[in-house]
Amino acid sequence: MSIPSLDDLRAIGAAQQPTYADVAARDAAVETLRKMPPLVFAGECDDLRERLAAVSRGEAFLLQGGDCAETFEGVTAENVRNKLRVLLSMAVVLTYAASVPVVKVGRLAGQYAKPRSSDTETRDGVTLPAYRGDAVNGFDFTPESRVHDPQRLVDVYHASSATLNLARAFTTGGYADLRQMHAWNTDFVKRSPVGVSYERIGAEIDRALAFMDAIGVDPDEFHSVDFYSSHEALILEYEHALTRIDSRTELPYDVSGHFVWIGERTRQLDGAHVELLSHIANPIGVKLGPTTTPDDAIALYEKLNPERVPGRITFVTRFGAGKIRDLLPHLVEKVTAAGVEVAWVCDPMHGNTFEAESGYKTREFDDVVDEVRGFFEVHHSLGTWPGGLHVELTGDDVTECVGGGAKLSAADLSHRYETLCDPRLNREQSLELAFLVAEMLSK
Ligand SMILES: O=C[C@H](O)[C@H](O)COP(=O)(O)O
Ligand SMILES: C=C(OP(=O)(O)O)C(=O)O
Repeated sequence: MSIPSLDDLRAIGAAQQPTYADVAARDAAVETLRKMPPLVFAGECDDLRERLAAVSRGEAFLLQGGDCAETFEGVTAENVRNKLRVLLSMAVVLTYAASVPVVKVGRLAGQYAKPRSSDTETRDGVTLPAYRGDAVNGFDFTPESRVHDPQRLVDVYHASSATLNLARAFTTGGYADLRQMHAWNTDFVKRSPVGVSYERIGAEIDRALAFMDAIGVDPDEFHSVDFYSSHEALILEYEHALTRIDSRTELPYDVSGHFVWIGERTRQLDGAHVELLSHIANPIGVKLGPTTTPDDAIALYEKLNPERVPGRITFVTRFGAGKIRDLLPHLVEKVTAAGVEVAWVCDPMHGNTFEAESGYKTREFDDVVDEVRGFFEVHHSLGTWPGGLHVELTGDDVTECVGGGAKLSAADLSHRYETLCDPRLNREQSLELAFLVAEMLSK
């Protein structure tokens, strides 16, 4: 299978792309990237696709989470460990409380480019290009920093490589061992009600592990976890340069991440993003907002997966708590009736963003939970499988979303608001969400 050239894709037209003034520098960055080794292996992408096929069949649950926008500065051992820690803790809660295998995917090691509502940002009468993620420009509000710089694409590769290296070490080198689950959250269990629930599950797991040990199950079974990377495939230059032909299958894979998705703003059926991703063999996601018609979704599926490969397509719905119960049933019903089998996943973040009076972009924890509840209700009533959760979260104790057990208020937002784009759930809110979802799953 051949893939279209970058020029072909540009000619098709792509939304949300950087504008590089220096075309020679852009082409040089692409050439540099083309020579780089793969960040992930095609066989790993195949493994994930098979796991997502199990999600589509209702045999597993997807947990996908991480930063809204990763930053180069955030590539530290502590930061990556904290994100993994919260994802692993959530996965343990979901697996144990709901007895369902959980497929673990980070929004990590590549989530550096952001689609924006506006091309510009104005502060105190000064208008500059909007921040589009570290892949494109800098966050500082100066003309120099906001220039779209293609060298940043090469920096994304190195940052992703370092992050993946850490993630692989943490998930296979002992840190993720189930017997360590108490150690992941010792600081936290003492000061939070959700921490106490976590410890209770931990004690039950200890008993189960002791039992398995007694009957001779190999303890190494619990030593590591399978963990995958994902990001929005937004910048054509980057994704195209990292698309390679796999020597085993002779098929193109985007080796920038195991799973890549097409965003709500770039899912045009005749657009360059859908065209490029229709040629790669990775499992892919498509974000679907409240204006998506069943015909749109079915046409996207047909174009992206004409051979109907199981596990290839994940539909991530992000309707908002107020709309999901009205709009999702029609979509799921028609798509299912068309014989299309996908993993249905809920992103309860992107339809629930609002601006607090102080100007901070935020989300209400109760709205996030309500959208997930609506997602489960709709799937239960249709007899389809609520296949997963896609969340923006961080392992740190930030104050970006309001509500949750600690009852963060709008006044608290300024204490530790660190995201460069959209607000994320903090560690406590993430774990709280995992307990609530586990309850929904186990019903
Ligand atoms: O994360 C998603 C988008 O990039 C984000 O919601 C866009 O935010 P904006 O409306 O502030 O541009
Ligand atoms: C931009 C994003 O979401 P959406 O495409 O759903 O708006 C995102 O998940 O970062």
